[in-house]
Amino acid sequence: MKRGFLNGNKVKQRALYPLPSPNANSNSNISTNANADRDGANINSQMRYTKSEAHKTDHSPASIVFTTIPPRPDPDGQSEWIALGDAKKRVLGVPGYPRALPSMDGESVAYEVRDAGAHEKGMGLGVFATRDIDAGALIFAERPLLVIPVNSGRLATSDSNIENTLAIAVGRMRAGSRDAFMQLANCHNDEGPLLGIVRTNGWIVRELSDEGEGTDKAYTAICKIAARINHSCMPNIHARFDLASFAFYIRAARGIKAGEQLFHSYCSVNLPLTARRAALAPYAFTCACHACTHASPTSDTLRREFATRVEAYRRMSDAWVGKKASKKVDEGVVRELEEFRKELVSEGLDGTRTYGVMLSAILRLYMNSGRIGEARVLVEEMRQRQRLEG
Ligand SMILES: C[S@@+](CC[C@H](N)C(=O)[O-])C[C@H]1O[C@@H](n2cnc3c(N)ncnc32)[C@H](O)[C@@H]1O
Repeated sequence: MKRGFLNGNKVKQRALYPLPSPNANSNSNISTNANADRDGANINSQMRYTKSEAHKTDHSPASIVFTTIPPRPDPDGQSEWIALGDAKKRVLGVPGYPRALPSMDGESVAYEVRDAGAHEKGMGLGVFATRDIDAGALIFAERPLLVIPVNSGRLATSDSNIENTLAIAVGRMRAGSRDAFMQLANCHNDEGPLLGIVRTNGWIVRELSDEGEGTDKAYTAICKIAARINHSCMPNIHARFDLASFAFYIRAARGIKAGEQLFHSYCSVNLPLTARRAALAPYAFTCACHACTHASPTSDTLRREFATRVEAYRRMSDAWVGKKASKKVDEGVVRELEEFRKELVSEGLDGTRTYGVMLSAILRLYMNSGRIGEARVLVEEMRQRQRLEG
């Protein structure tokens, strides 16, 4: 899951939105009919706020809606959401909404948040496995504290700035959530205490936008626990947002040992070192993961090309099974794919979806060449990884 933050569309600090002071714990919607589908600078300054029933969903396409999901206090927590237009209607219409977060089936808690310590100097807090975790297993599920549009222009008007808009949403949080939010790391304090937290900790929620993350309708989410997960270019977790429970599901992308730190990648893993460094610059640290400290022209090429190469293997492997398999795969091809798999593992790319595709290509090859034992081992690995999609 790529991280995301507001495009710092700075607007001069001015008076707070002309709103009745936002109620903490309020479970109603506050919406404005501002001309908010325009660029921030052009938003009509005469914003009119209306308070409406928490279950109202027929907001006009131009509305900005401050809402709480789910609307009533919930053991799994509540998210404050600044939703655009009819986005809320879409979520409430998702089959199964509002789904409870999964219970961990009596399993002990698999993670802890603690100081990353001297070993991982300068990282601050991090999230660590407290027991061995199998690939694909759920580590935790979490409803975000706050979800807001990625495009900050949406949240600014000539009467108010982004910081003030965020203050409304944060002000609506329950005290415990608000405290947790305010304690999160902020490497952009110059941009404002709230916007800085958003920019440091936001995760793109692709699943919430029906138009993709590059559009105006994409959202970013700030979580209490997931926000403590540090970056590595060799990520070992996989995050997926489930609309019905309005929550992130964090799973092990490969087997994780007790005591290991959980990592996800704040930038695309397909990038060479210099591009990764550039993408990470806004987070104010230099990544010192194994892939960065051992980067070379070879590893840069691998990162740039592995997705294309795996796709080519996948297409090729189609001919290796079933009726299409007119002949046995050459031993050299078997070795080539096995070697490539090893390269992906040592570069730390075995936590990616693409690696799963690579496994299926190799499986086809094992089946073609009658390597039943090796095929069985691979099937088991793929079975575990399948949970990453669930
Ligand atoms: C989303 S926060 C992660 C949690 C944070 N460490 C904390 O204490 O809350 C992002 C910030 O953590 C730190 N960080 C994350 N990954 C890091 C890494 N690989 N090396 C050093 N610092 C890192 C940076 O300060 C970054 O701005």
